[in-house]
Amino acid sequence: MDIRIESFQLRDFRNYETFRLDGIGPLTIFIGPNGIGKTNVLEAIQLLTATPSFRHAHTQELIRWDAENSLLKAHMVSDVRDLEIGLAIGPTGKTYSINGKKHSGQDVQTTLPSVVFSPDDMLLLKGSQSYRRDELDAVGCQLSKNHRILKRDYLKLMKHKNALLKDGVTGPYIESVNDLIVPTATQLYLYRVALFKNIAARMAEVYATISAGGERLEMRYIPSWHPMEVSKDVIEDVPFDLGKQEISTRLEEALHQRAVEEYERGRGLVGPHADKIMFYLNGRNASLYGSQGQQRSISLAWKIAEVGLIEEILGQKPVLLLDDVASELDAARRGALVELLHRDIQTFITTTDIGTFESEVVDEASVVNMLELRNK
Ligand SMILES: Nc1ncnc2c1ncn2[C@@H]1O[C@H](COP(=O)(O)OP(=O)(O)OP(=O)(O)O)[C@@H](O)[C@H]1O
Repeated sequence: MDIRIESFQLRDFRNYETFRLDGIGPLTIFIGPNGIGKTNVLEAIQLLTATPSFRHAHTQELIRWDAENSLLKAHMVSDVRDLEIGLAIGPTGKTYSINGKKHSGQDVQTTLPSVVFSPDDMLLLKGSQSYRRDELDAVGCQLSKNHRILKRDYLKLMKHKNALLKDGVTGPYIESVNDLIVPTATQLYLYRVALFKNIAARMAEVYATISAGGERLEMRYIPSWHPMEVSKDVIEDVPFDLGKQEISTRLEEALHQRAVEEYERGRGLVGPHADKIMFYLNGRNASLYGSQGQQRSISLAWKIAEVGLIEEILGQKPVLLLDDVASELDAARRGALVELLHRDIQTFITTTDIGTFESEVVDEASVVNMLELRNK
């Protein structure tokens, strides 16, 4: 029943005047030297699933230099559906279509979700807390319209509050904005925590497989209203299973307690935009103490968990896009990836070196040599 990409074509996208791939199977490996355009193809596929570019690119950057607009098309099929997804990219933005009729990106997003794993995913461990929150929200937004709406509404309210604080507004006016913020912040927290619990449990399992049970991965979601200073080094317990009423009371209290600090600093300090996500290996902060390989395994576990979560909640396997990651993984972690591929997830991989893949993977794949294609 799962929908999958049967073919796609690009016109004036990134470095491609035209690019076309037909008869796409479960596993495609794009091989070629640096800079040939492998990642550009993955980016195009991701855009056709209507998730924002993992490179966070502006519209203009997507259009081939010297061209005025780009056109992307994918033919997606399942046992019961046959869809042509179109994406026109112009100077003013993106327009999606399904079978020739204009549709919102959200309509397209629910057709075929996607999960990308790229070298940038190391930022999950090494990057800022806002990167982690955004990653969690990105999963939530793919899975639930409510999550999308809550996030959008919360950001709008915080923008308003921060503008007022910046202008030196204090007292009852800020309190009345807080009254508007608390219900949305509480809901967003609840959505995030439910998602977080699910993803953390899956990640712990995946990580145990990757590290052959040698290390224990645990995670914590620490709300900004948590009253105690949380250690940066070792794991601590943070209240998790609080009811809606209790959460909004704690938020209100924290907003009240830190009001003067917010006035002085000219920005909101309490709310989901300031919550933290922490990763621990055997009880120690993995961002501070984890090795490169351990950190990479955690980010890989996140992606594998995300695939399972999407499959469970949406009842549709996502398409998996792996950008140049095989070379950065050791044999055990590559093994975990192969395990994932065997679960019949349509997968696209880029690599500069086909030798990084075991022959059993290459034998099953359709290998696209980008250099040969360019020189044709
Ligand atoms: N809007 C654009 N118009 C034309 N060319 C572009 C545009 N954006 C990027 N490029 C070109 O695309 C190429 C990079 O493509 P891409 O990132 O897909 O390479 P890659 O094969 O993944 O390389 P690597 O192995 O180094 O990651 C560069 O040569 C760049 O100049």
